[in-house]
Amino acid sequence: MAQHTLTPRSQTGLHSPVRPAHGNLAVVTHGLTKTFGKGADARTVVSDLDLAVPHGTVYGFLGPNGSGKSTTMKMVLGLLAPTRGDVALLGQPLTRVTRPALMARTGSMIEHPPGYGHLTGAENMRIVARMLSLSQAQVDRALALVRLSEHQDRQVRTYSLGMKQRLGIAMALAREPELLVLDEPTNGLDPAGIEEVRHLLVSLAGEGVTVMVSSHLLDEIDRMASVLGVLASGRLVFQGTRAALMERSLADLRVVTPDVDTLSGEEVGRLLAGLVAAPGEARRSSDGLVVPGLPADGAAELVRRLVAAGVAVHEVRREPQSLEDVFMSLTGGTGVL
Ligand SMILES: Nc1ncnc2c1ncn2[C@@H]1O[C@H](COP(=O)(O)OP(=O)(O)OP(=O)(O)O)[C@@H](O)[C@H]1O
Repeated sequence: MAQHTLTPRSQTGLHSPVRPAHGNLAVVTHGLTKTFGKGADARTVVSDLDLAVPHGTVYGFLGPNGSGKSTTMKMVLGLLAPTRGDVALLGQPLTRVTRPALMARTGSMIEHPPGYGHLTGAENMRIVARMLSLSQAQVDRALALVRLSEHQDRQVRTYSLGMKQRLGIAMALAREPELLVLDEPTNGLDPAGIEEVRHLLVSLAGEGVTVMVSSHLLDEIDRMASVLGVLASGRLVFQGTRAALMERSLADLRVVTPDVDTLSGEEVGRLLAGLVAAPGEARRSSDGLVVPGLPADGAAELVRRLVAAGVAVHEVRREPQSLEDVFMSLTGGTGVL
């Protein structure tokens, strides 16, 4: 993983030292597990997570609704005790003793945007500033970063959901954190709002802040995250770069043949027998057959069978595959996209 360095004059004005930790990892979990309830009612919603979030990156934590993202983030922040496993942040184990100092270096927004509706944005920020002993300059900078300066004297209950989300991000940012943990910060934002958050988080990562951000929408996170962790039913089904995720995918195989109309359903079934889990998923196109889930050796065998059956094979190629397709197959088709 590339070592990120801090640019002296940053775009956002935030400044945070990059400290080597766990081989350049800002968040590390081992076997992180959470079971709610006891006995017959026990339900494990997060199982054996080994997360590795590199310093200075935007780490996209993806998973369908209910897959355990919020539960995981709460454990990462020490808001919820794991049933099993451990967490290390910024190079130190997270314990009751280390937590206050680690949280002073960590900003977060979990589940709903915080803030009192009957107070103005500025008043809400003042509460945070008093709790964390922050300066007015830090508050002003955070509000400016999320473009709320000119709305700071309005009551928060008059804010749109997007503005409330941005105020929540400002609260998390005001302490100039080294680590930022944001649960679905783009929830409810319009495309322009999503673009703003994306730009902000990428800028922060560019100057060394580690950003762990969750979403159930691949689209929202794809263009900001350089590393992805994909959760499905409480299990980490993938962790790595976007490129590595694409490599994991098995793109559909397109067989171009003018003989497609002369092949009966039974013949297609025979050609694919034993090669794919469900031959019925192969479909006819105007120029041939499209076969999903066929690895390289299966593709070679299919070509042999086609030739042996006297089918004219004009071309065999892999279809382009979107990240959405990969995500859907990794999450068992339950991903919300
Ligand atoms: N305190 C709790 N007691 C019992 N079950 C819980 C508790 N908190 C969460 N759960 C369950 O754990 C599962 C995972 O929830 P979690 O909120 O972590 O998922 P998520 O991926 O963040 O989804 P969402 O985006 O919908 O919040 C859900 O089935 C939820 O109902």
